[in-house]
Formats: sequence, structure tokens, C-alpha cells
Amino acid sequence: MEIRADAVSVVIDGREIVHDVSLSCGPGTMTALVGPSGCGKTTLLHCLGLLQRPTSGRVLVDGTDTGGWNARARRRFWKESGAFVLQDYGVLEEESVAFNVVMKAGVFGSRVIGDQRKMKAVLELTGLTGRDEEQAAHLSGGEKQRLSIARALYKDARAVFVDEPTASLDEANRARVIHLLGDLARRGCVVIVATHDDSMMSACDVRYSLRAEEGVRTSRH
Ligand SMILES: Nc1ncnc2c1ncn2[C@@H]1O[C@H](COP(=O)(O)OP(=O)(O)OP(=O)(O)O)[C@@H](O)[C@H]1O
Repeated sequence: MEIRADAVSVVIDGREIVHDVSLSCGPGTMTALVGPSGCGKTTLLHCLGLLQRPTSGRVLVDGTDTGGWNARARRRFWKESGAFVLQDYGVLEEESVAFNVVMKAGVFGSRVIGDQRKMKAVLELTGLTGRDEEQAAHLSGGEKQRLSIARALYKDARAVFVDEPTASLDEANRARVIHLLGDLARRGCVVIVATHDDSMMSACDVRYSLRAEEGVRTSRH
């Protein structure tokens, strides 16, 4: 899958948060969105993941302009192709680890349906073996990050959008998360990561720098 930004700008309350970004992220690559705090990395990531509409410019998925996509088309993209590893978002705290991976439960009771073998395999890959029945709220921050990655692996996501995946992790977990994201790219996924972390950046094939002043530019509109 290819995700492309074509002259994307975002203006919020008269402030231009993202200024005229054009970039292309292809299958099997990992792209880092880098720059100082507040320069618009997360905002751009949300635009690329169709969570937020740019004020101007276009986001294209496999060459198709998503500007005209309605809520249903965006939901289909998230359901069928996209996965998010975002801070403080995405993990259903009240649900079990297994449910968070598979995202499907039986009609009666809380039995998790889906491919159990695959679910266990991705939990093993992400270092969460044996934690299936545990409530997700009990996981640490780093474990929740890995749980989101397990979900992306389980659904064979074709595009993964990641926000500061290593921010609060120790060295060992940071290396593990970077390796797992690399695995997704090696499987052919397009991986886009907003990050400050040098080791995360150096694991990426492409770096896109947003400049500090872009975050404070005031729109003339
Ligand atoms: N919905 C919003 N309303 C008002 N301001 C916003 C909104 N979203 C983002 N901003 C502002 O846009 C700027 C860029 O935010 P963003 O989170 O994209 O930056 P970032 O580069 O990811 O920062 P960090 O590295 O600190 O996470 C910030 O000044 C932020 O306050």
C-alpha cells in the first residue's frame, strides 16, 4: 500500500500547524516523521492515517484521493488495511488482551473468536505469551504499545501509523518495539512513525523533517 501526502497543510484556529507537506510512503518501508516538539508530527500522522482531514492538499491511498471519502470509506480503510499504535489511545482497557488482538467476540458471553493460533503466535512475537486472558488495563505502557503492534500483526495491516512508540520505554523494550515495527515493514507493510528517538529514526528507511517554525507559522487566511 502506498500513502502519499500532496501539499498537505493543516490550519487550526488561524495557526498553520502543518505547512505544505508532500511525501510518499511505499510498501515495505518505514518512514520517520521527525522534528522538534510541537512541529506537527502527530497532526501530520493523523492526516496520513485519515483520522484528520487536512485544511488543504490531498492524502492519497494507492493513488486514490481520499478527500472525497465519506465516513464509511474511511472506516473500511481502518478496518481492512490500517492499524494505529498511538499514545494513550486504541487499547480497550476493560477488555482482555486476546480481545484487543482479535477485536472480535462471540455473540454470547465474552468468548473471543477469530484465529486462536494466530492470536497466540502474535502474542509470542510481541513478548505477551500467556497474557491472553488478562485485562488490558493491567498492562504497562510498553506492554500496551506491544499489544497494539500485536493487533497490527494479527490483522495483517497494510499501513501502520505509529506515534512516539518508544517514548516511555526502557532500552530493552525500545529495541524490541523497533524490531517489531521493522518486522511489519519487512512483511510489506507501510509503516509511518512520528518520533524523537534516534534509534527509532535510524531504523527507518526515510526521514521527513518538519521544521520548528512550521508549528508556529500563522496563516494569512
Ligand atoms: N486540535 C488542536 N487544537 C489546537 N491546537 C492543536 C490541535 N492539534 C494540534 N495542535 C497544536 O499543533 C501543534 C503541533 O502539535 P502536534 O501534536 O502535531 O506536534 P508534535 O510535533 O507531534 O509534538 P510532540 O513531539 O510534542 O508530540 C501544537 O502546538 C499543538 O498544540
